[in-house]
This record gives sequence, structure tokens and C-alpha cells, in this order.
Amino acid sequence: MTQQQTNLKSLLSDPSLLETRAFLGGEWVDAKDGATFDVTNPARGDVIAKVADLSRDEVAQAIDAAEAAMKGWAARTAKERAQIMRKWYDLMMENQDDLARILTAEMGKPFAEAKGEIAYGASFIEWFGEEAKRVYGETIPGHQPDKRLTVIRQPIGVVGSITPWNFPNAMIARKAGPALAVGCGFVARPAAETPLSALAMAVLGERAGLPKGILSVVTSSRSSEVGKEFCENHKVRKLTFTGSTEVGRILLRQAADQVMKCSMELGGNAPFIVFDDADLDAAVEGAMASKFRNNGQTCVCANRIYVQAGVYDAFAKKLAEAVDKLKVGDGLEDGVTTGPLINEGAVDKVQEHIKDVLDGGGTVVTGGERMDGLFFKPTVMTGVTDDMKVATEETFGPLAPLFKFETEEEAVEKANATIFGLASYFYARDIGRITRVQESLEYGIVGVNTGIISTEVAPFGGVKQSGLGREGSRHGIEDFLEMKYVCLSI
Ligand SMILES: NC(=O)C1=CN([C@@H]2O[C@H](COP(=O)(O)OP(=O)(O)OC[C@H]3O[C@@H](n4cnc5c(N)ncnc54)[C@H](OP(=O)(O)O)[C@@H]3O)[C@@H](O)[C@H]2O)C=CC1
Ligand SMILES: O=C(O)[C@H](O)CS(=O)(=O)O
Repeated sequence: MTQQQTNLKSLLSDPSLLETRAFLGGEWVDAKDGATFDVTNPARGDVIAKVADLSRDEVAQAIDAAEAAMKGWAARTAKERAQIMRKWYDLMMENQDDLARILTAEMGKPFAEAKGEIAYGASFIEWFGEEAKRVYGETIPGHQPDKRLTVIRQPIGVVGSITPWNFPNAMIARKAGPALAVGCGFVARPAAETPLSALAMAVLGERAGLPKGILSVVTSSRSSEVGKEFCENHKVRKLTFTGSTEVGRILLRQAADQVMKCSMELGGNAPFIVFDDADLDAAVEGAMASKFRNNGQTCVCANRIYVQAGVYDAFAKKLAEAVDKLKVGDGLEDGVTTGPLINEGAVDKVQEHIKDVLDGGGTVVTGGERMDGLFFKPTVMTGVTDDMKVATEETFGPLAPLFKFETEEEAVEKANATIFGLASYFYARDIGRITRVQESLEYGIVGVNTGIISTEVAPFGGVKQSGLGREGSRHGIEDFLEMKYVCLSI
């Protein structure tokens, strides 16, 4: 065990939650060949854990175990599964602080935000345990006198899951919740940057009573190998992915060979529109929440901020004043509102977008510079135009670029001018404008006079190249069910 791992364990009320072995078929295992990969704390740059680095063959074993365990798990009543899901939820909430400390240590987000993510992730486990008890079938009036028609809905089968580093608890829970609740087997491959949160979830899932093999967490540094196993193994009936559109395309191409059902939660490029009839203080508050949550590292962060000409200067001034109050630092320190970026590539992307705006004649109102390590000053820029990179590329960092517009039609046209369609936001008070704009935006999610839209009770997902399917809400369970039509001749 590394010294840093010892240090992290010393922060936990229950040190056994810091697991570094993979959870394979109900057993805690090292990689067969003893291989491990390092997990680094992005705030300090030190290695906090060495985690089992599984091979593709070991992933195949997890899939076999999930298929074998499904027979008994799917045969239980929905209520029995729901009781175990509820116990899992209770354990996650009872251990919220420890789970949050592990999450902050491996991902960097401030402890308060990490606690919020644990509650958000746990809410999907709770929600879908309840929803599973309402997976109804139907009877259909026969098309012939001797025919009796019914429709039943059954678990789709073994699910392969690939998730990103930015929400290392909630993105898994948003998939494992519905999949396990309806009776599927579930094999999770978390991002190599952030496997510890997933392993801690598995510790608690085992304690909650999930049967051996129904859930595996296959930690591996070889993401493309794991993806190929999920896409090529005929025992896998469903692939669920959250991450960039670029990787989503790779997986969809691979999954096409066996016509595998896929759910895709992909990249975004959210517009945030401030009209001249908006409550400016509310708009600033919403922009802060949407733009700087998780240090700008969410797929639903405001990526382009459009401000109507009449309020542009006032909004820019107010926003910069709010940004200057952010406290950048180690997420485990009290009062820190903004942690580090996840890696050097993320810092490079922010710097690239800032330089591009400056080269195009834009201005830094506040921030604009890298700090020590992976820390970056939250930044507001004005004079941003549609020919700049930030207009079409997702920054995934703490940069708020302000674009000026004149008319409602212009704002909507510019907001829609992207291949993405995940989240969008606007602030206005005229009811006619609100109705027209919410109906005209080509996005799966529209926040009106709010910058935070995420909840387990609503359908989360994108249109265009931001994804396929919806997660959360009563709709999110459908992606883990198959419909069977039975025609009985009497
Ligand atoms: N719509 C949504 O809900 C979300 C979308 N995103 C989007 O993802 C991007 C940032 O997240 P990031 O994690 O860097 O995204 P990536 O798409 O690079 O990675 C996401 C996951 O996919 C894995 N992966 C990468 N390449 C492959 C492959 N060829 N086969 C199988 N798995 C692979 C990664 O593993 P590893 O890192 O270990 O290589 C990681 O676990 C942004 O574009 C953001 O918008 C992110 C979160 C949520
Ligand atoms: O990964 C993400 O960015 C999440 O989907 C955003 S949210 O659901 O936490 O808002």
C-alpha cells in the first residue's frame, strides 16, 4: 500500500471502502498477471492507489458470471430486488462522507460537490428500485376469436457499461440502477482516472445483498480492449456509454456487428442565452451554477453564453464579479469551490480556447491564466465570435465566453448551429418569448431561468450527436427491457 493510500484510508470512517482489487463475479481479485495501474490525485499529483489492471479475458469472465447470476436474479420478484436496491441506497447515504472523500481524492471536485454527487448517484438506485415494481405488461383484444394476445417485458440481458471520470459515482448509478432493478447482469468499466468510487459502490452493493456475479467492476487501463469485449461478446445484449461523442461513434461502429442495443450519453455544447428582459442577477447565478459546476467539466455546462446587446456590458461585469469570488484549491480543504482540472490535456484545451479568442480580438475580463499544477483561474471573456473554436468545440473547463446578439431569432439560430443537442438554457421573463424559445431550441434538455437541470425524476439525454436514449425518469428503465408479444391460440 502506498503512503498516500494509507493517508486516504486514514481520512475514512470505514477504510474498507477504499478497495483497489477488481470486483469480478462476486470475488475481490488482483489481475491474474498482477498488473496494476496508478490512480492519481489531480490536486496534488501524487499516486493515491494502485488498482488491479484486468485483461480482456478477465472481462469475459465477468460477463460469464453476470449471465449465470441473471437466472436467479431475474427470477426474484421485483419487490425482492427493490428491497436490496433500497438497502444499497441506504448504505450509500450512510457512507456519503467517505464515498465523497474517495471521489474528491481521485477526481478533484470539492468535497461539498462530491457529497452532492453521492446523493445524486444514490437517488438513481432508490428511484429505479421503486420503478422496477411497476414494469407492467399489457393484454390486447385478439385479432381472431381464438386468439389471446399479451405483451410481457423482460430484462434485456447482460449489460456492459463504460463511464467517464467526471461523475465517477453518479454515471454508474444512473445505469446500474435500472439495469439491476429489472433483473439484468451488469459489468461496469469505470474510467482509469477514477475507479475507486466504482469499487466503493461495489463494496456497498455486496453488503446490500446483490447476489454473487450480478455486478462486476472490471478495472482496466485498456479501455479500448474492454470496449471490444463488450461489443464482440455475444453474451452482452446491451452497451451503455457515457462520454465523448468521438468515443461514442467508435463504440456504435463496433456494436453494429452484432446489432447490439446501445444507450449513448455523449458530448454537449450548451448555449446559455440571456435576453434583455431577464432578471440579470438570477441569470448570473444560473450561469455560475451551469458553467462552473465541477470546474466546467460536465457535459451540460454552459459552453457558449449569448447575451443580448442591451444588457451585455452589465451582465459581463456582474458575472466577472461573481467569478472572482470562487476559491480555487484542493477539494478536501474547507471553503474551496473549484478544484483542479483532471489532467494536462484538459488544461491544454482551456488554454487553446482562450488563446484562440484572444487571437480573434477577444478580451479577458477576469482569469485567463493557469495556476500551479492542474489548477486554472476561472475565466470570463468578451468579444467572442462564432468563428472561434469555443463556438463549436466543448471546452470542458472554467471558461465563460460571452457572445453578443441583437434579436431573439439570431440567438436561437446561433444556439442551434451545432452538431450537439444535449442541454440548453435561457433567461427571460416574457411568457411569449419563453414559449417560442423553449420550443425552438434543438436540445434534449432546456433550462428556463435555471442553470441546474439534473435530477433522477426527469429524462436526461440529448438529440443530434449528443446521444441516444434517456437516463433517469420513468423512461430510463425502458432501455434495459425487451418487449415480448405472446399470441395464444385457444
Ligand atoms: N453526455 C454525458 O452525460 C456526458 C458526456 N461526457 C463527454 O465526455 C467527454 C469528457 O469525458 P471523457 O471521459 O474524457 O470522455 P471519453 O469519451 O474520452 O472517455 C469516456 C470513457 O470511455 C473510455 N474510452 C475511451 N476510449 C474508448 C474506446 N475506444 N473503447 C471503449 N472505451 C473507451 C474512457 O476510458 P479511459 O479514460 O480510461 O481511456 C472513459 O472511461 C466530453 O466530451 C464530455 O462532454 C462526459 C460525461 C457525461
Ligand atoms: O457527466 C455529466 O456531465 C453528467 O451527465 C452531468 S449531470 O447529469 O451530473 O448533470
